[in-house]
Amino acid sequence: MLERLIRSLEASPVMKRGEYDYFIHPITDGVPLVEPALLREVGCAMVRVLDLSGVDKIVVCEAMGIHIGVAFSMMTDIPLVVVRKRSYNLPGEVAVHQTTGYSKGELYLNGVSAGERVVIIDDVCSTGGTLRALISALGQVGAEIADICVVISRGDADIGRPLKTLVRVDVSGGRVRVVDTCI
Ligand SMILES: O=P(O)(O)OC[C@H]1O[C@H](OP(=O)(O)OP(=O)(O)O)[C@H](O)[C@@H]1O
Ligand code: HPA
Repeated sequence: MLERLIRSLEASPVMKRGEYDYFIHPITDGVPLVEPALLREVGCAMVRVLDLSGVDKIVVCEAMGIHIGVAFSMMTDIPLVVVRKRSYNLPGEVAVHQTTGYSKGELYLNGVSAGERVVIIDDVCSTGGTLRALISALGQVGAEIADICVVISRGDADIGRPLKTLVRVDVSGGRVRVVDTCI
């Protein structure tokens, strides 16, 4: 059922960000454009894969978790929390450090309370730095993480918890190859 995702990933251009081989794809970058059918394919696959029992909130990270999170929230009717890269200084806001393969920054979590059950979804897991930061922030507020799913994994990052992935890719020689799919 992931034909559009697989086909489009294997056609992705790869560019250098420093030493990092960065693939460019509609789901991970929003460019050149996001086809509704691709977004639906990804959303439907996530609905099939994720454990949503008793889940209060969906947690995504700015920026490239947002379009996936919106699609998923509209399909499941579960509210969406966007972890931002700037502070709002609201009471209870939690700040954590994020490191990726090509960037460093701060993430700010608002809108999740102790005891709430959440799922985390994101576009990519590469070094795992972003997911580890989100897990840490949710731990600090006392939320329960029911499940975690990314659209694409590259590499074998350890995030300290089980991670569900729609497609696993290898990025080498200037190309993206899909090596595994979950459904
Ligand atoms: O596993 P990692 O090494 O952490 O990489 C994955 C993260 O990298 C990208 O986010 P980025 O912070 O580049 O921002 P963007 O979503 O605004 O593109 C992507 O959206 C993931 O959240
Ligand atoms: O190679 C990538 N492409 C798009 N987004 C990403 N986030 C981490 N790595 C990548």
